[in-house]
Amino acid sequence: MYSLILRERSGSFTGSLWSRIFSRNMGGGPRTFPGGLNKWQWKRMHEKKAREKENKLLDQEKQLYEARIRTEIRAKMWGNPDSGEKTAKSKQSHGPMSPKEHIKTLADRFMKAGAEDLWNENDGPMKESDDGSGLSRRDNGRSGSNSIDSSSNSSIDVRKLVSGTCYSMGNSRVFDRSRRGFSSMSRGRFKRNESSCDEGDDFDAKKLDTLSPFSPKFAGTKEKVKSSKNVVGVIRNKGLFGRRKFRKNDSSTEEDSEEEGEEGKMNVWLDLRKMGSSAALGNHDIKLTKRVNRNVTDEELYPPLDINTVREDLSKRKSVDNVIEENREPHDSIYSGKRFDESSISPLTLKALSASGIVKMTRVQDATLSECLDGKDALVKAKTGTGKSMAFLLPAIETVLKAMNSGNGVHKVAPIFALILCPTRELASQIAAEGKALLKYHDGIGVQTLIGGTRFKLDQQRLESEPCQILIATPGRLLDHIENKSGLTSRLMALKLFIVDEADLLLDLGFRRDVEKIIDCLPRQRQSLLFSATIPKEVRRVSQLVLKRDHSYIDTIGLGCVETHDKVKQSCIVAPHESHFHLVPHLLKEHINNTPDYKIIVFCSTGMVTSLMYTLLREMKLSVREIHARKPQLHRTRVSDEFKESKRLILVTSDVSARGMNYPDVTLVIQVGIPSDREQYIHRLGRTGREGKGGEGLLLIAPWERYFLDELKDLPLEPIPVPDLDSRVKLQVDQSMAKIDTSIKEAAYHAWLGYYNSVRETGRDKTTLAELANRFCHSIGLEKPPALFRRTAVKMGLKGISGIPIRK
Ligand SMILES: Nc1ncnc2c1ncn2[C@@H]1O[C@H](COP(=O)(O)OP(=O)(O)OP(=O)(O)O)[C@@H](O)[C@H]1O
Repeated sequence: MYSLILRERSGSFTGSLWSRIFSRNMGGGPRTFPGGLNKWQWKRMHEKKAREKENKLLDQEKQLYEARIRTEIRAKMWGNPDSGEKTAKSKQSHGPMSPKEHIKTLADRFMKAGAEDLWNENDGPMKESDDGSGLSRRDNGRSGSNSIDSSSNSSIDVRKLVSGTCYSMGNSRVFDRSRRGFSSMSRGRFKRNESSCDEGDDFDAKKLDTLSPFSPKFAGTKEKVKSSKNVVGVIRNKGLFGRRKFRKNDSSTEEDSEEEGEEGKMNVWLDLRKMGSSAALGNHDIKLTKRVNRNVTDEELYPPLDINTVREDLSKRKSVDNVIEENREPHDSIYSGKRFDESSISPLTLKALSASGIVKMTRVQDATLSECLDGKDALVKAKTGTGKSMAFLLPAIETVLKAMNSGNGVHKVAPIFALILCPTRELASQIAAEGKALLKYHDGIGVQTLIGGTRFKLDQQRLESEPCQILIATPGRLLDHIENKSGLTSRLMALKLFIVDEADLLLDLGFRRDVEKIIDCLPRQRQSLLFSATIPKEVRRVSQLVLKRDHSYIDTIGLGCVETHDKVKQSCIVAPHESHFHLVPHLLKEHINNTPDYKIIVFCSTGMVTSLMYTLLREMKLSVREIHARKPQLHRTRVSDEFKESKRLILVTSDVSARGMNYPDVTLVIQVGIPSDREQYIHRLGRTGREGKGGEGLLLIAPWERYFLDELKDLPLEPIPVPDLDSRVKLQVDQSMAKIDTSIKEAAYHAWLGYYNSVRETGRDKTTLAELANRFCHSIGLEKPPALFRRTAVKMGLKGISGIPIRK
């Protein structure tokens, strides 16, 4: 099912007109109203009238809708080409087939998504069965087919009756049409209100079984009728069905009433139709009574159709159904089925999209595009690797096009119309590359990046010499430019759209102050969009820093749904910290042996631990690269690009690669040690299983880090036993570790200590932390822990803690 889209509009409450009128009247206004009513009586009278009017309209809508449902059921039962017998019979006589126009008119008026909104609580509760069919199944054996029982209260969800999958109910068939956007309704509380049908307590099984006079069941045996009783029991609803009795005849069925003879079949069918309608429609059948005048001949009502025309119509409908079915995306697909050319994005962008082979929207793109193009503020949550970057780049491009065409094009300085903020340099470059690809056919529109690790002056020159209507920046470098009065501030005064990617991270304490300073330099009249795969509650609160009060919250994951991908297998190994440097190479080798085109990312807690892990794996002759913040930008960019393109490569990295990085076809993500929080776990894991593909995630933690699993308890994380270490691998690790320079190990020890000291749970008990750090120290081949600078020890609260040596 289309994933849930939750939209909230804060501050969108508007008081009723009446309350506003009366609040205005509170001090003065007339005291009496026509008819001697006081103002409250007057108000209530009008409210009641409005309610009645609304209900009347709703009833009319329902009748139309139900008529449509009836028609569908009739058409389905009549036109089932599978039933040879039916077809044969149908040749003999032209039954009351619904004309195409009738369906079409109703469809045009009422077959639209959201029709379910027309049903209110007065229509009874919506009932879901275990199997989601809306019908609870019972006693298969007895009926010989899927018998359906409504359980105790005998109510049935008519929505499900007309809804898609074909349920076998004896020989009668019930179609589930939910896939076409049909709304459904519970009829549990419907009252019968039809004058043309006899009222009664019981509904004869035969009636359901013989809904079509041409059905083989129509002249079925008693056994068949009996078997269908199970079915009928379901829809027995006191007062809903007439107590008509049917006498079976070889060729026709008769009613107990005077209707007999040649017209028997047709009349019975008409009555059955009405009865069926009654079953389906409750009090709304009043409409049917009015419409089907008994004095009017059936021929007049439903002119007989040539069976070939009917067949043709039905086959056309079927081919349309097939097209819909073919275009439908599977439940777990990241695509929505909607195409970009159905949206209002510019033809040149469409051209660029199709040049990249991109045709269909992903669900997040479908859910956000129109909202974003309408200029609304939005906070958007969607799973990792589902195309969020494109979801905000497309509106950014449209904003630029609009601004350039709007005649505000005369600016003293070259304006920047869209600013995209993201946390890391690699991510900024990646988004810029995607933006450039989308702008392939747009002349004169440029995307540029402002990221750390490059020369400030060069940035300035580039910004001045090349077009830049879309700027993608990391907060630190952008602030540098703003504070150094490089002329950027004035260019930003024309800003129309401000986007924050990985919003939860950028609005978190570490970045928030920078972001606040940046916002201060932006015009207040702008559109803002926040995107992330994780949006914790605190972030929703602080999102008001950036967004307007009436922003939309678009959550394509859905409340209570798992934030990770089903196709990504997640496991966890709990093993003593000392064994981690042995276990990682073992796990890598195992995966490499099983996955010829492997591509693995190993996340370590800090840059220096990353460096140590990388050095070890390199010593072991594995095909490995490293990226972390301590590496020069040129190296980071080169390795990042290389890893994007290649296969059979391991990337050891810190959290600089955790967010947004789109490395295609990563087969395994290993996280060594606990991540900083649940969100970071999800983002790291999200480097695999992108674009709806499969993948594997492994979390390797020490026993004392187990508490963290509580934060992941809603994720499908499976504990797996510690693997038996291959003695050869163990020896190889020991030998390789021995070769590594002590300075790398010491730096890793200090970084490790710093990281776990900053984690609230482990940083609380400094003595235990020192003990654990010492164990880590031994596991990497250091005999004793290297000393800390006094100032650092004081800062970390580790001064005077036993096991923490301080430099003299
Ligand atoms: N409609 C689409 N059709 C095909 N591929 C798409 C579509 N939209 C995006 N992609 C591709 O999907 C990949 C992942 O997209 P992207 O990096 O934007 O995901 P994301 O949701 O931002 O992930 P993260 O949460 O990790 O930042 C990219 O290679 C992108 O080009």
